[in-house]
Amino acid sequence: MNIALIAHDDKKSSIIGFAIAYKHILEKHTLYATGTTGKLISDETGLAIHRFQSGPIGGDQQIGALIATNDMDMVIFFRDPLTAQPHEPDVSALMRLCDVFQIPLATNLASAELFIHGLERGDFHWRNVIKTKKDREG
Ligand SMILES: O=C(CO)COP(=O)(O)O
Repeated sequence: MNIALIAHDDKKSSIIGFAIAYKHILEKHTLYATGTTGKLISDETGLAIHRFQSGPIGGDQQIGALIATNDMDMVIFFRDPLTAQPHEPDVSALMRLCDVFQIPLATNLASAELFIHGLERGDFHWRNVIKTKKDREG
């Protein structure tokens, strides 16, 4: 599965803790992240992560582009609901695309915990079915 990890600044320590706790699950998947989140997680965990630009300069949009081609299977985005973001339109666009393409989106630790356990259990296998169908139909 292709999984995007993103966190606003106030949530970075939280996503690092999440990645440390679930490294044994995350390492079985292909990980993507916005620039700073990806650097911090890979520094702390050693996980291999494809890093895009930092969020405020286009990283959210780069991840959105993968969602738009149905190539992203899950987005874990620890948002900071209490701080205004200069790139709020990009954040909204990313979440909107998740809804357009039915991509599982967890926006906080509590839902991310459910996602990661579901991932381990195989609850997201339907994504492989959809992608296989897309590959067949071109
Ligand atoms: O701003 C972000 C998401 O909107 C996250 O970007 P960074 O991971 O580069 O801090």
